[in-house]
Order: sequence, then C-alpha cells, then structure tokens
Amino acid sequence: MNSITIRRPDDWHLHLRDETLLETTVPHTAEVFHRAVVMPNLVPPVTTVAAALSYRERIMAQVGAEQRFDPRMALYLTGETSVEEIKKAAAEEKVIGFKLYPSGATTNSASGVKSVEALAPVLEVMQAHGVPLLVHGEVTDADIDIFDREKVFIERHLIPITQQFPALKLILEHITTGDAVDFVTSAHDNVAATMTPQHLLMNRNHLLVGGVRPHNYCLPILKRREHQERLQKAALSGNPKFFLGTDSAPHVKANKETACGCAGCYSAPAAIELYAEFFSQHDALDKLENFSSVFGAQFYDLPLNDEYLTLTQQTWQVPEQVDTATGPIVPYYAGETLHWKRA
Ligand SMILES: NC(=O)N[C@@H](CC(=O)O)C(=O)O
Ligand SMILES: [Zn+2]
Ligand SMILES: [Zn+2]
Repeated sequence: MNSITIRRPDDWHLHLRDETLLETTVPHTAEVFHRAVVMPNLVPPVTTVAAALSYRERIMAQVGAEQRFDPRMALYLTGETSVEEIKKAAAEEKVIGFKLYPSGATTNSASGVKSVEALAPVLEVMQAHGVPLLVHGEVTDADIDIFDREKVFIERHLIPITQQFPALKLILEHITTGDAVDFVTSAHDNVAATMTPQHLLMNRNHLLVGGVRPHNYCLPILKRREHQERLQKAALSGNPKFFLGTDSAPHVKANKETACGCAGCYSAPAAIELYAEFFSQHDALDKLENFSSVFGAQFYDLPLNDEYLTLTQQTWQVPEQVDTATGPIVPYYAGETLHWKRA
C-alpha cells in the first residue's frame, strides 16, 4: 500500500496565536484540517463570546482563497466567568466550549482558575446548557513533581467533577499518562481525550538524553516510555474516546532556545503526516481515519467532513525552520524524516 485516502481531518486542540503570526499559522492548519478548536490563551485571554468572534474574524482573514476552514473557538474560563456568558456561548455555533487552565499550569495561564472546587456553580450551568469543558489537566502545587501533575489533577479534580456532573461533556486535552488513559476509559461516555503527535511519538528520553531538546518541550511534559506505550495502545485500540488534537503551539526560536524556554511544539506544518508516521510505525494506518476525522466530530455532535485527503508513501524531511514576521520558528520534528506526505 503506497497511498491512503481519508476523510478530511479536524484538529480538536490548536494554538494559532494572534496578529502577524496568524499569517503563518492559519494557512498551515487550514491547508489540511477543516475544523480546529482554537485555544484562548492569548494575552489578554479570550474570555467572552464577543472577543472570540472578533479573534475568529482575524483568523478568517488569513484563510487562503482555496481553503475551507471553520475554526471553533474555546473561551477561557476564569473565576469571573458569568452565567450570562455561558448562555451566550451555548447559543453561538462557532464557540465550542470553555477551557479550564489551572492558574500557572502552562503558557499564558496566569488568568486561569485558582480553585477548581469553586467552579461548581459554573459547571452546573455548563452542564445544563450542554457546553463542553476542555481541560488542561495538571495541578500546579509546588510540592507536586512535574511528572505527577496530570495524575494528581485527575485524582483530585477530574474524578469528582465527572461524578458530580455526569452530563457535562469533558475533554481532557493532550493526555500524557496511563493514568489519563485509565480515567478516560473508565469514565462515562461524556468524557474523552485528545492526543498530540509528540506524546505518541516520544517519551522523556527524547527530551533529555544526549542534551536538552527544547523543541520537544511541551506541557504536560513528555513522560516515561511506559506512559507513552499506554497512550499508543489507547490510540491504536480504536476506542472513540481518544482522538486527534495536535496542541500545535508556536513559539519563536529565541523563546525556545534560551535559559528559560517556553513550552509548546509547533507541529502544524507536518501534523497529519506525524500522526500517519505513528500509525504506520504500528502497522495500523487503517486506524488513522477514525482517530483524525471521525471520533472527534462524533464526540462534539458535529457532522463528518465531506472532503477527502490523500497521503502517499514518500520520504521527506520536516523543514529546519519556518520564517515568520515575528522571527523564525523551529517546527516540531525539524530535520527528521517522515514517510507519508500529502499528495
Ligand atoms: N502545550 C504547551 O506546552 N503549550 C501551550 C499551552 C498548552 O496547551 O498547555 C502553548 O500555548 O504554548
Ligand atoms: Zn494545555
Ligand atoms: Zn494547548
């Protein structure tokens, strides 16, 4: 088999940033993906429907003439999110849900939630109006080891939330551990997870052995190989609760290759090829389409895309660098060889 045709995919977790960076990030994603859940961690964060729709306009202005792109906006949940705003979000098709960032957990999360428990009244309203909760699932306590932050968040916060709000749609984003796989698998059907290329293709050795690799640094941080294998097994299992969300998160090279580097991997330039690489490494390319183009749409109750995309078997290298108006960006997997490419 030297080519594979799949339904056009959607990216259920994406950072596009703003201003001139959109000139680069939007075409990269819109070229391949039809819909994308656009994350709200701008400065200042996107906390209202009005702000999300104007951000969406700025995104749409960068979509190429032949590209069909339909971004779905996530709103940033804060301690001040009002019932009114949740109702507005519920009525706006282009807003997909609210994103919970524990304060300080990741890039631009300073405005995030300080007490998950205090969110109960808000979650009640979201549940009642069918508004999904998207979660960056890590605690931020200084005494919790960075490699345990996802596991502890699940135990402390997610298990109680799913018990208290069984009808709330909850997506645990960018999962990294066997604990997350177990949680999602055993939770009710309103719970799902997105998976990134880097967490499927790599473990923490790829970050730390032979020198620090800043371009493999993202949050939640890459875990040990056993966890990577649990994620791989979940993706290969065909369980519809696990689907594609790249978490493509550009930072200019100068902010990655520095004494205190930013977290985030810019995978958009090779996103679908990276997932194809993972599935083909496991002789499971037949599983790529459901993971990339079916399960996410079904979970969000959205129609399947009616376009198709063909990948052919060919050897190519991810570019070393992408030049942007704000400076060069080193993409994820830069210089590495991939074996499938869009026709
Ligand atoms: N994943 C990351 O390491 N970084 C993301 C934020 C996030 O998704 O947590 C970013 O915005 O840069
Ligand atoms: Zn995150
Ligand atoms: Zn993200």
